[in-house]
Amino acid sequence: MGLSTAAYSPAGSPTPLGTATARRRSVHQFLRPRRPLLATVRCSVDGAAAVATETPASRKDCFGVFCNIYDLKAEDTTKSWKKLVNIAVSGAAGMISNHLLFKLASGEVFGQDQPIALKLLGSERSFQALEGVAMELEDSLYPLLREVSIGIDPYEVFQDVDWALLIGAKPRGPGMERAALLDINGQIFADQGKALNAVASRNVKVLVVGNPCNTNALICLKNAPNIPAKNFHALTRLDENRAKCQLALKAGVFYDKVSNVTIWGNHSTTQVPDFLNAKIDGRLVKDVIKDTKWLEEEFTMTVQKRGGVLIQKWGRSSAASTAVSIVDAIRSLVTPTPEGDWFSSGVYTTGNPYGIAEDIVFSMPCRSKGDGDYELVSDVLMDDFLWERIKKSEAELLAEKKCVAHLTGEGNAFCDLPEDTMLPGEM
Ligand SMILES: NC(=O)C1=CN([C@@H]2O[C@H](COP(=O)(O)OP(=O)(O)OC[C@H]3O[C@@H](n4cnc5c(N)ncnc54)[C@H](OP(=O)(O)O)[C@@H]3O)[C@@H](O)[C@H]2O)C=CC1
Ligand SMILES: O=C([O-])CC(=O)C(=O)O
Repeated sequence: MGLSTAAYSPAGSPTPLGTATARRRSVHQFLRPRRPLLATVRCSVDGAAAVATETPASRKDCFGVFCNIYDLKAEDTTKSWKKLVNIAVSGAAGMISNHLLFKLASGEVFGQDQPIALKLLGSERSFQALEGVAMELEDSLYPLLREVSIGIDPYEVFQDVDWALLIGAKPRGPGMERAALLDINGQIFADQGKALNAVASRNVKVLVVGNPCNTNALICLKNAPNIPAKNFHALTRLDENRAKCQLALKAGVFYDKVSNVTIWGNHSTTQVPDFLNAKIDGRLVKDVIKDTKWLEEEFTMTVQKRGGVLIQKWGRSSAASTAVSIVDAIRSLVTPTPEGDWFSSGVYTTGNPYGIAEDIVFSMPCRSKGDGDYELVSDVLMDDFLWERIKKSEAELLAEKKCVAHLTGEGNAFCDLPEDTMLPGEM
């Protein structure tokens, strides 16, 4: 029996609940106080006329090759290119971005016929590093990378962006209160939500990576009322990938055989890696891995604590695998989900078919037609084990929401987090 619109009630046994006329790559430096901007030159990849009107003096502010103007009329490869996609990345001088930006520029995320513009958001302290990042992008000679901008003002960097990948956030330091982290990072996402609301594309897709990512995504969407709440995601794809890896390891199969893995809830140790619905080679995991104790205890805890264990070993949080999971998360939205499968994303709960509290950002199973949008999967199994843990993660997110009420426009904040609330890195 499918669980389509009704909430789950615990019961016992599982119930299915342009040709371009010219190309210009530029690095615009968005600083306050603003430097004189370059004369406006737009590249065209969809056949629209492009104008090259730069004065030689303006070129002083460019980064070498990004200032050059190329005539691509004769280049066959660009004739089938799609319209330019504008992608903003915050925390662009950080570790995750250092892996991600090069994947975006290579075409492995949006496709080999998709030119992109990268708009890198940093801060005054990271501005020189941002210039270094732009230099590395320049030296990589990516054909699809048409423009690079760097800046520290989200109202300028987010102008007309189609995607906003919000990575920049302070990680929690030793002795720091959770509430303080929510408060400091929360303010970043309130400010960035307002900026997106003011200047981004009305259909911008926003992926929040900076922790605590679920509640930061909630803050961001609450501050961007003119952008559909459905367009906001919190990254839980890394957790899904970690779960797939553990199941493959236990079953002795390559991880491409593992499908239908949902991470429910918060990107924290209360997250629920769902082995009830997961499949290995098309069969339910429980029919392949008979060791229920391992699934309920070791598997679940390993996935929940994977981030923290990695920090203990490496001394810093996952960066490369996080960038890979961001790629996976975006590709899941811009390519059709394989028949029968789904992917996990932290999305806005209002209207969810499972009975999870409304008005929070909760990781749930999603499917996409590949148009950037998604729908929630309603045909899932639910049992008491899964539901009890989902409720615990829900309680944690409801408590986090109260902590940031002052940032979501819902009155005074009151912070009383459950005891076991923690980020993956703090064990
Ligand atoms: N959801 C997930 O699965 C995962 C999330 N994360 C989270 O992603 C975020 C970024 O990680 P990573 O790239 O490794 O981190 P880094 O420390 O390498 O970079 C983070 C960037 O955040 C920016 N930042 C913004 N505000 C602050 C602040 N108040 N204090 C310090 N830095 C700030 C800084 O850039 P600038 O100065 O330019 O603003 C900094 O370069 C972290 O919050 C981390 O917890 C990490 C792994 C997985
Ligand atoms: O806690 C962190 O900053 C790292 C993190 O989210 C993870 O590895 O899952």
